[in-house]
Amino acid sequence: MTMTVKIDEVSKRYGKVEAVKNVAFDLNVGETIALVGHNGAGKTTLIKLMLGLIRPTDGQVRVLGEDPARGDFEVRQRLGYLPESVSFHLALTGRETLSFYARLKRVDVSEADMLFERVGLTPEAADRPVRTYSKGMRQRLGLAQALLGEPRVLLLDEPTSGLDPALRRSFYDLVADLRDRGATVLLSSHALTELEGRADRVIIVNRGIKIADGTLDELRRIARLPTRISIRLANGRPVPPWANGGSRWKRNGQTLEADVLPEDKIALLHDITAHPDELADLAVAEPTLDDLYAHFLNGQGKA
Ligand SMILES: Nc1ncnc2c1ncn2[C@@H]1O[C@H](COP(=O)(O)OP(=O)(O)OP(=O)(O)O)[C@@H](O)[C@H]1O
Repeated sequence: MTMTVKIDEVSKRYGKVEAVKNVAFDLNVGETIALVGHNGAGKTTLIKLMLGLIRPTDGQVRVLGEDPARGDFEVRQRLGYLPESVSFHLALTGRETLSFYARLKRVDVSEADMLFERVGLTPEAADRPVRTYSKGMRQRLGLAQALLGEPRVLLLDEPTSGLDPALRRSFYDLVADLRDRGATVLLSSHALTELEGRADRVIIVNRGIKIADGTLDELRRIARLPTRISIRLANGRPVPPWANGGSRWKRNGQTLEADVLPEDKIALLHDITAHPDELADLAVAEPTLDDLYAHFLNGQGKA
């Protein structure tokens, strides 16, 4: 893997507040990373450090091999950023806004035109003043601005807030496309459910400290949270022997539920599926990102 961002034992203090404490991680080419944590956990501070807007109190930040705080144009040009609250000049049209940013990034203005299509803003919308835009349209314009110059590293702060479900889906399609083209995409978000299956890796921060870092599968292995297996018996079937006697199964209406540890899961599924005629339905629910987040935040595990 080729590294694009290196956070090397970084701390950042604002006066007495230690916003980031000894955090270390690398981000790689073609990786989508979710950066999650409560309000005030240090996510925006980490993003500002990667953007070079602030300098670390201790440690080193490298983006595309350079110190982003030095402000090298080549690095800034390959770095895209969507802030949490996008705010544009309301009197300018979308097209004028994007042309302005294209000039700042020294990107061909014709690329800006193509980006409208990519983020789903019609030519008619592009020629209207931003004042007339809905929150979702402003967010799309913000994303188009972040995509100028085909960035190698994209930092997106709460990118889907204000987007309806259809727009969220098309936004994540866009992120997948960027990742396939080799971009590193960092999503800072509270929307844990929608990040499942969309982020390759999750970094959890709490009070400035990194408390977990890995793929969902890796975090599940470390957390050893149980998988919930639910079955519904076929009409008139008695409770089968493998579900009898053990305290593992709980009845929930017509459904029997068991929480099993990772090492017992396959054996139990084997028992259950050995007699398919006994079953009307079977569901297996792995711990969600919400469950893992709560687990690591409760200090029960460290990754
Ligand atoms: N410029 C600043 N001066 C002083 N304290 C700051 C400054 N910026 C952030 N902080 C403090 O640093 C800590 C981390 O803040 P940060 O904005 O990085 O958190 P966050 O995870 O992005 O939160 P949110 O999800 O609310 O955006 C908080 O305690 C915050 O109050």
